[in-house]
This record gives sequence, C-alpha cells and structure tokens, in this order.
Amino acid sequence: MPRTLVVTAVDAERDAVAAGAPFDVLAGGVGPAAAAASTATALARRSYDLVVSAGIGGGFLDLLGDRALVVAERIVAADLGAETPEGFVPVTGLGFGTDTHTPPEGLVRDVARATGAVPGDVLTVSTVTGTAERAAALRERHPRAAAEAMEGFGVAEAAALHRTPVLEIRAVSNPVGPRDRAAWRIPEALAALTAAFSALAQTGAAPWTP
Ligand SMILES: O=C(O)c1cccc(C(=O)CC[C@H]2O[C@@H](n3cnc4c(=O)[nH]cnc43)[C@H](O)[C@@H]2O)c1
Repeated sequence: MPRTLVVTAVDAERDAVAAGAPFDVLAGGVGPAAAAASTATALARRSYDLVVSAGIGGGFLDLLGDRALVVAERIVAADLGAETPEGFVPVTGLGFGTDTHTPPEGLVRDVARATGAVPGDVLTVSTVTGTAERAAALRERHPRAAAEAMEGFGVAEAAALHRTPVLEIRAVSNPVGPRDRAAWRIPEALAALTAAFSALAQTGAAPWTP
C-alpha cells in the first residue's frame, strides 16, 4: 500500500488536511528551513512513496482569477540567490545548487482533475510579499507563477534527498500584493484544503488510498 506524507506549516492547516483524509500529516513549521528539517526527520524515520507540501498561500490573481486552489507544476525558490546591480540572480546563476523541483507530471494532472486545482508554478519565499512592486518583480521573473508560500521548496529539498516524489497544493487565502492581513480569507482557504484532500481520498487511486 503506497504511503503519503503531507507536510503543512501550522496546526490549523494540518487539521484541515486531516479532516479531509486520514493521511499522515505533519505540521512542520513556518518557512523553508523548518519545513526541510521536519520533512527530512520524518523521512529518516519512515519511508514514504509521496510527500505533499500543503497549506494556505498567496495567489497571483492575474492568472488565477477567483479560483481557490493551486497544484505546483514546479516548486521554485524565488528568493534564493543574490541581488546585483542588474537585478536578482538565482542560486543556479551563481553556479551552485538548485532553485526548482518538478513534481511528477501525471500526479499533477490527477490532482488538477480530482480537485479543480489550477496547475502553475508555486514560489517559495522567506518573506511574504507585501507590496505591488515586489509582486510585479516576481511576476516578471516567473510568468507562470500561480501562488506563493513559504515551505514548498524546503519540503521538496528534503524529499529529493530521500529520493521521494513531491507535490505542492495551496489553497489561496490572500492575493500576492500589498499587505492586508485583516483581509486574508483563512477559514475559506482551510475549507478548500479539506475539500481537496477529501476529493483526492475519494478517487480511491494510489497514492491517495489512505
Ligand atoms: O491565523 C490563523 O488562523 C492561521 C491559520 C492557518 C495558517 C496561518 C498562517 O499564517 C500560515 C502561514 C503560512 O501561510 C502561507 N502563506 C499564506 N499566504 C501567503 C503569502 O501571501 N505569501 C507567502 N506565504 C503565505 C505560508 O506558507 C505560511 O507558512 C494562520
């Protein structure tokens, strides 16, 4: 029986996923470093066939419109690199590391079909975008970005270390742009997360068999 590990940032996200399906779900902390450490520790204790980074996230509404869910075609470390007078240079442009993980195409397609999620790039940032200028800079560098969050790349790095396929699923709680924390629609996003994992479990297909 295939085993799937879902890694969220906080307890509320963990509980939302668990309410949808009885997978192993871990609240691994906020940010890429906490996510990588927690995921690597979990994968060292037990092997899994799939790791899913899941939670709420900011949406690029020019691409998403009012659609509430995103599945990552690529998981991109959007602020891992160097600022230069000519602009941002990703870590790969500096000659080392990686800045992108690519989930299995077939699984991305299956998730999109089962949940209605929009496939696109999901950016991992260490600082939540809070201005229109920053949002525009990200859009220019990442024309296929559909969402940003803070953990996907960390989860993906740990999964890669353990040679385990990875996915990222984000329910949109707020637009990527000028900060307005009071307007974040967290309960709605958590409900969308529950519905997504419930839909995946109901497919009855591997690797979603709980
Ligand atoms: O206050 C709450 O009830 C609550 C419930 C669930 C989650 C939270 C969080 O604040 C989670 C932090 C988490 O959210 C992701 N996130 C959400 N929007 C963005 C964004 O625009 N840019 C980057 N990250 C975002 C992120 O992955 C954080 O881990 C609160």
